[in-house]
Amino acid sequence: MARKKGPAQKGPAQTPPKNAAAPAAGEKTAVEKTVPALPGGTNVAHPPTFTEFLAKDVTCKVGDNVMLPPTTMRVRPGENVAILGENGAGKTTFLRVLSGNLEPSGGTVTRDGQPVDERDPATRRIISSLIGPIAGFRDMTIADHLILVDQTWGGDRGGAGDRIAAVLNRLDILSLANRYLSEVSSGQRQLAELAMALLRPSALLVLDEPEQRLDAGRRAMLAEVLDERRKQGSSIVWVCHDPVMAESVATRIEHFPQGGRRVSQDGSA
Ligand SMILES: Nc1ncnc2c1ncn2[C@@H]1O[C@H](COP(=O)(O)OP(=O)(O)OP(=O)(O)O)[C@@H](O)[C@H]1O
Repeated sequence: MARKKGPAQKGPAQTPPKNAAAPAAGEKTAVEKTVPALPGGTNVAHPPTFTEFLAKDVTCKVGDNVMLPPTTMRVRPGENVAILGENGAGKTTFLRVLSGNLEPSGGTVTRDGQPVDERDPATRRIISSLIGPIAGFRDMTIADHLILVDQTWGGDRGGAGDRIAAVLNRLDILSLANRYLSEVSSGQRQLAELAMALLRPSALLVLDEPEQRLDAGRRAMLAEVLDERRKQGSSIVWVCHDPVMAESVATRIEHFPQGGRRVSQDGSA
């Protein structure tokens, strides 16, 4: 199909036309006028915060197939909520609904009374999620991906190297920084994707089975990292198939039974 002709095909958007007047001090450049404001940054004066996420009676159906039976859960700052349950119980579907990636068939998800939608910059500023594998770029190294994430989320250029080295070092994959995603093992790739989710600022981490493909030692390391993150002020909601790991680090465990209505154990919903 022929692509519509437009300004984007005429050359790099950053190149101002010859003789174009430079923007006056304080005036937005052409790119800044076109590209929406970044959702957040590591160098913002006020880090992202929230008072509560509330998923109320959320359900998902496709035809007669119930992907998620009515579920209610409240998440507050500083909580680490681990969700356990059998295959097919709707755990991943719930994470997608909670993070505004999937619209529920019924019920609501709100953050401090506002609807949660991942396309909304206010939501993107608060939630960092890793639900399913990321596609990635074939010709970009792990470090390149991390630079992209860091700069997209407003990190200052000068500090990017240190931030990226720190997260890679914490996950014990600094030596893989210059590898391509296709050149690492499945467990190493899991850690690289976790690095991307951890690098950007957020107040709520939403992770689907982050322990998958990790050996026992690296699961223990991940538990420590999640605990550090919570102590730094972030909440975490994650699905886990390792009850021992969940017990070791979660402040609350939610069991998703097959079928049946679920109400958060915190009793407040
Ligand atoms: N796109 C889809 N269309 C229809 N049904 C789906 C779809 N995706 C998932 N399901 C169904 O929804 C239900 C919940 O799936 P979900 O992936 O949320 O389960 P889960 O608890 O995360 O399972 P697991 O532990 O195996 O990852 C399952 O019965 C699944 O077959």
